Amino acid sequence: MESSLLASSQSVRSSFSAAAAAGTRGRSPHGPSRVATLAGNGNRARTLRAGPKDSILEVLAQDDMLNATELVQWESGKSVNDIAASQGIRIRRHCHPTASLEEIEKELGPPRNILEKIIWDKEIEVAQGHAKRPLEELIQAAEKAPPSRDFYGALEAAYKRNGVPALIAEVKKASPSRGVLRENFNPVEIAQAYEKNGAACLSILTDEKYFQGSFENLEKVRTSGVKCPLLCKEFVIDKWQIYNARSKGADAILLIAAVLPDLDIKYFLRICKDLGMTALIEVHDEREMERVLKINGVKLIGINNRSLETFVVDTSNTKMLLEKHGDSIREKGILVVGESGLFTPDDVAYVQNAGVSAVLVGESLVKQEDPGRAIAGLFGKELIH
Ligand SMILES: O=P(O)(O)OC[C@@H](O)[C@@H](O)c1c[nH]c2ccccc12
Repeated sequence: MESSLLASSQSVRSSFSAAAAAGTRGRSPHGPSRVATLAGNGNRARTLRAGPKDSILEVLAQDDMLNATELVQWESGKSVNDIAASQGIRIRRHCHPTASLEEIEKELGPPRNILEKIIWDKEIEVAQGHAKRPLEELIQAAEKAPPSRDFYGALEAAYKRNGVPALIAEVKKASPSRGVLRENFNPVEIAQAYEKNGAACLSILTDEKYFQGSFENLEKVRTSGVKCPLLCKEFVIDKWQIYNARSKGADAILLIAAVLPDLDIKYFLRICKDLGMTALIEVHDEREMERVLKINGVKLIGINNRSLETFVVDTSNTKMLLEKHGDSIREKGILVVGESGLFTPDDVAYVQNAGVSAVLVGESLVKQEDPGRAIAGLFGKELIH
């Protein structure tokens, strides 16, 4: 059943592990011995077969981003959901973007939680996006877009300058957990107010169905004269979305570890590097943190205090994960962003003491009459640019 879903999937074909599963399920084009040779040979990339999947492998292997286990998994033709589950990922993919949600539910049962539901809808949305605007066209558009701004550098500089965590201020109209946060919502006005009051970077929600965001908002903010680097806040499952974000002016993109198997994270990181974008890799628990810390090239990790599966918010999550992993994070020069549920200077101080250098804040700013002025309230002082 699942294999036919996978085989007919257009949207997942451009995600790496999904491409692997869809293309090779059931029968490996290379045998295990070949995998062993590849894994044990410094020049392994060169011995790979030519072809789109293999060229991805080649690039990742050259960057020292592949390990033997991943090659074996890829070669064995496991399904996307099997690979994901083996990494502790609970969110399943339906891989059937032309089906209705009713048909999908017949296969898999109802979505287990809100995040899974969002991802199932996203698979359909991305397939429709592909049909409207082919990837090749978007790649060209992304190449022509004005160069990206240094998201990571802006956070680092702001932290040094202000002595409090750098602010990524979120342009957020609504969320599934809180409903509409601001009725009279003007994304450009909010973005300008954030910038004027010392935000280092901005986060623009682009998901329409659950967050009432849009790519139009992202474009509008980008062309309004705002200079802060912009994070495209999306549920990324396919590289098409990354090129789309860049073509609309995003400088950074969110990658959610609860949704993406390691190989997808690696592949998407590689695309971000090519596009000059920063990837903010979001984790929520121990297992995700451990997975992400094993991936080369990760520079920015966000710890979400909110579970996207249950909506429970707990700022001690940041503290707990940094107590355990702070040393290796510092060793690797990774910058950590504390995300969600921050309302007061005490909240900010708490996550700063835990070890974050930046915070991502939406609700507590956007709900106030003047979201710009709310920044000084959140930090207990004015931020300088
Ligand atoms: O509004 P808050 O609680 O300040 O949270 C902002 C941000 O962390 C949150 O919007 C967020 C974090 N990770 C996400 C992933 C998808 C959608 C939204 C999010």
